[in-house]
Amino acid sequence: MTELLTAAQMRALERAEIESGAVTGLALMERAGQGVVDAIFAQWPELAAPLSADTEEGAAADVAQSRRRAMVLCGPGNNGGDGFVIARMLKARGWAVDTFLYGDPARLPPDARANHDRWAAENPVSLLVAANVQRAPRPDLIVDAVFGIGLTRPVPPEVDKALAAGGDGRAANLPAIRRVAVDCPSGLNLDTGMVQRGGGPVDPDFGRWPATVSMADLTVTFHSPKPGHYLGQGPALCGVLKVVDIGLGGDALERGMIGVPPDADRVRLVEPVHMGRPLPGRIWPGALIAKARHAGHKYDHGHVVVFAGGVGRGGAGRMAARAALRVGAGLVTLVCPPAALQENACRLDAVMLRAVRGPEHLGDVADDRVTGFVIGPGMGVSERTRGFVRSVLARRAGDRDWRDPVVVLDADGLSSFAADPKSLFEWTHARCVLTPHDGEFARLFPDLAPSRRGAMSKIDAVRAAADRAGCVILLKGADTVIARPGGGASLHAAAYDRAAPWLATAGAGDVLAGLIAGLSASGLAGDLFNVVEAAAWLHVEAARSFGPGLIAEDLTEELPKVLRGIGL
Ligand SMILES: NC(=O)C1=CN([C@@H]2O[C@H](COP(=O)(O)OP(=O)(O)OC[C@H]3O[C@@H](n4cnc5c(N)ncnc54)[C@H](OP(=O)(O)O)[C@@H]3O)[C@@H](O)[C@H]2O)[C@@H](O)CC1
Ligand SMILES: Nc1ncnc2c1ncn2[C@@H]1O[C@H](COP(=O)(O)OP(=O)(O)O)[C@@H](O)[C@H]1O
Ligand SMILES: [K+]
Repeated sequence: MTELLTAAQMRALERAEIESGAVTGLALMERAGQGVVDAIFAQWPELAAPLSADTEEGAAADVAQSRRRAMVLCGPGNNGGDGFVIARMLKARGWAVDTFLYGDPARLPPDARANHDRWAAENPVSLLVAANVQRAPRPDLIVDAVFGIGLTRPVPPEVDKALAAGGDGRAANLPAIRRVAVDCPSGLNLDTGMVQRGGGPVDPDFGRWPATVSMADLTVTFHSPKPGHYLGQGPALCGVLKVVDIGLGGDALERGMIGVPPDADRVRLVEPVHMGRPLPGRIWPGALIAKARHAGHKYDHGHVVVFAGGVGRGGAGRMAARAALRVGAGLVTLVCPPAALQENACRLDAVMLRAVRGPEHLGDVADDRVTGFVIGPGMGVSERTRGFVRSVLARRAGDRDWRDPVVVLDADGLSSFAADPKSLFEWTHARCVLTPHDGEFARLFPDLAPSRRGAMSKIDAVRAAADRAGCVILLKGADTVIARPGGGASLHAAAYDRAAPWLATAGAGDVLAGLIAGLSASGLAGDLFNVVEAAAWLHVEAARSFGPGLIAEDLTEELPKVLRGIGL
């Protein structure tokens, strides 16, 4: 798993390395600039050659022979300092480079100042305003080095306009302009993945984004990715994300911790990667799939009970049940109101079926050997649902907490408590997993919803929610955040080369609830938090494996292929 560092953690790491005498800030800046330049030529090898009329691009540009040209937009901090290093390195490769600076050179921090002065001794630096940018010759490459991890407020309107003035390279009949962002497209907050608004009017052509951030084709960040590269608007704005090593040693402990929950103050990206290298799937997530250990009979792999809705509302429960069974639960029983028994009987074979009248009859259909419940999908918001939730949560194994049945609470099982979330949190315990989408999350934790939490990141919001509920919370989305009480958190990103837009389909969440229960209900299951991470990963793998046209039912049927693919 790759550790994601906040701006403060990145700064602390840099400071510690510099104070230890292992490296100077200037050397780090040089390596950062070099890393960006290397990434540019790796991404666009064609830029290594001069623009010539012999190439398609050159012919379009109507030039006989020309030097490649870059526009480097620099800001008032060290991100701008990286920009001046990049300008110098591109010039050394024969490029024509136009540089622009926002702010007063005399107020640049020392390392940035040194690189500015070195560049400015031989080259002009223009003020970063739209008019100057527009007047400059059309470049092959725009380097956005205005703001990085030091962004503290919305981008000022004049910088906004200047960032947009460079053109997006998509104009017809003109050669492409590639945009590379240093650390991040300026304006993106790397802790939250949000664009800090207030910098200018919303441009209708940009849809839900204000015209404050120019999307990058390539974003190059240093040492470790940051949460904002994966959260919220980050993936849509960053283009391709490249992480370059700048020789900051740092604490590799978290990266080594495969199979244990994250430390309280750390966040990790859920992926089969160990110390920066790909990890064979049979080690992760394979080690968290109990049946892969070739041991046990069906009762060792748990009995999951899934609640279904009434007549005509059973699909969600059936999909969750089938997912739980496919991913490895030994037995799965669907329980439904008596009126829906016939409908469900027509649709189920391997999944067992029982009718239950009300919460007081739960004991008739679920004995003490039930190790997992899924409750909520399709059930409807009602006192009946609340009653079932309470009776399921009351099932405890005395003082042996680790033997409490796992309870996956989703959909209406959550929304039924919107009027009084506290009455739910009195019952939730450490073996519960709440799997809300944004709307359900806002109903249970209104003060932590995006509209109310201000500058707090989605990660910190889910951490606070997990503390309040005393259980694991998985907040869904392309940026799924998982947190447990005490601060441990991870981020599962269906982004970049793991994008899974086809998952935005009705019922996909029901399948996820079933996967979590099916993996965690086994008597041989590992730590609950780790199992939830694995379920989130398998869910997206199934979507990616199936691809376009996916509907929720396909996820479960694709699972055997995914499990085989990871070497089980
Ligand atoms: N840390 C590392 O390990 C390494 C870091 N490196 C590089 O350094 C970058 C971080 O540098 P950084 O800390 O100087 O922050 P940066 O993003 O340049 O911005 C700070 C400046 O912007 C200003 N400012 C902020 N918001 C503003 C706004 N809306 N509108 C106007 N002004 C605003 C802010 O002003 P202030 O808030 O202080 O008034 C301050 O002057 C990092 O992203 C990476 O590229 C690499 O060289 C190698 C290793
Ligand atoms: N654009 C997307 N990219 C990746 N995953 C997504 C995307 N949109 C939704 N998902 C995932 O699909 C599932 C949808 O669940 P949910 O909103 O509960 O839908 P439903 O209630 O219809 O099952 C979640 O696991 C969520 O993370
Ligand atoms: K930047």
